[in-house]
Amino acid sequence: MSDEPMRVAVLGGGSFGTALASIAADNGARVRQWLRDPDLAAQINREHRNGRYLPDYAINPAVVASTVMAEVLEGADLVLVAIPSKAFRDVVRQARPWLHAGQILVSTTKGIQEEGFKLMSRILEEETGFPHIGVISGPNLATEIAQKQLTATVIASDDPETRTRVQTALGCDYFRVYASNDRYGVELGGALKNIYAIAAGMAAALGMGENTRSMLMTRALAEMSRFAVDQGANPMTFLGLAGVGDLIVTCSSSLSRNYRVGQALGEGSTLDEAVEALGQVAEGVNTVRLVRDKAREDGVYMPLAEGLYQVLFEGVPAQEMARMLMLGEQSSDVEFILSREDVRQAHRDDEGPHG
Ligand SMILES: NC(=O)C1=CN([C@@H]2O[C@H](COP(=O)(O)OP(=O)(O)OC[C@H]3O[C@@H](n4cnc5c(N)ncnc54)[C@H](OP(=O)(O)O)[C@@H]3O)[C@@H](O)[C@H]2O)C=CC1
Ligand SMILES: O=C(CO)COP(=O)(O)O
Repeated sequence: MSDEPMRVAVLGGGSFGTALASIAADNGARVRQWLRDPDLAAQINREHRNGRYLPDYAINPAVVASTVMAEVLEGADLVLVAIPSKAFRDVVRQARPWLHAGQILVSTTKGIQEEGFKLMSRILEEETGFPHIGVISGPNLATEIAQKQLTATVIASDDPETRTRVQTALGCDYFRVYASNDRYGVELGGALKNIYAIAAGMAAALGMGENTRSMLMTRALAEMSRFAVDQGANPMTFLGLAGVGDLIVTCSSSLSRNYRVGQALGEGSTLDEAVEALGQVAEGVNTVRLVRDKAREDGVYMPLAEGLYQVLFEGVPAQEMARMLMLGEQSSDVEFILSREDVRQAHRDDEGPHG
């Protein structure tokens, strides 16, 4: 490998994009960051601060921000795309003229495109047709990364070069990068957990306790894994950082935007008010709708996603939904050991001809 510093481009000026840009610069890379807001770009270059998304964070001064795609992507070896799912494809299209097959292209975005139920790395693939594609996902609250709290993430790609280059670019003494070759599972985990983070924030605001949070998280994991199996992902991935790891952090912390939306709903805000007050994207609001529809279409049992959908979009009170879920059909704890159908059959047998 050459002694030249790696050249990293980050597309997006949000909190995670900014934290990753700064880590790469700390590791000696030449880093350029693209954002559409010229005032914010000027502030990053002048004050080495992102006043809108991470005001207290001292960005490595070597990070150069720009609103000009060509300047940011020129010569880049690694491109990290940190843009909300709704705008992801559009931004990749803007970047496309300066992308080439030798580059490593990585999504950091935990969301789903409505048309075709596509994850972001699929969009990278569709828009470029290039071979080095990956995703970063894991328990990664950007605010904590900015405080240099010890953190781990996952780079997932079936391309070993992508995994290795990202581990080199971003791994440091407070940010540890684990590798996976289950890109789809890792990416799906990051998107799905946002649903349950909203539910957990809501439960906390309604005064529900730690038993409840634990039940919610564990049943969420069962539901996520069930969906993953149906979609062809490896359910074992959900035992890792991008599954249970990310579920724990986002269901436990008001630093998560999805959790905060849930909290606001639990405190009595409408969905519109909660989203407006957040002022940033909480991907879970859209994801719950898409996953609920997909689960119905494919016949996957997802009572929590269905319940949250009804609370968010059909006006069912959260307490009433919680009661209905508690009184639902008794089921199996770990379905990979005892199937739901076996439990159901045992109940039918018990009711028997006399039942
Ligand atoms: N924040 C976090 O803690 C974590 C986030 N992630 C994931 O990483 C992704 C990036 O997160 P994060 O860095 O927080 O950023 P955000 O998701 O908050 O996105 C903000 C950035 O995207 C830009 N943007 C939004 N819409 C458009 C558009 N139509 N065209 C161009 N730019 C646009 C914003 O520009 P503007 O300011 O001008 O609107 C801003 O630069 C998210 O999707 C999230 O799922 C993953 C782990 C942690
Ligand atoms: O994904 C995250 C932490 O891993 C961030 O979650 P939010 O998008 O809810 O802030």
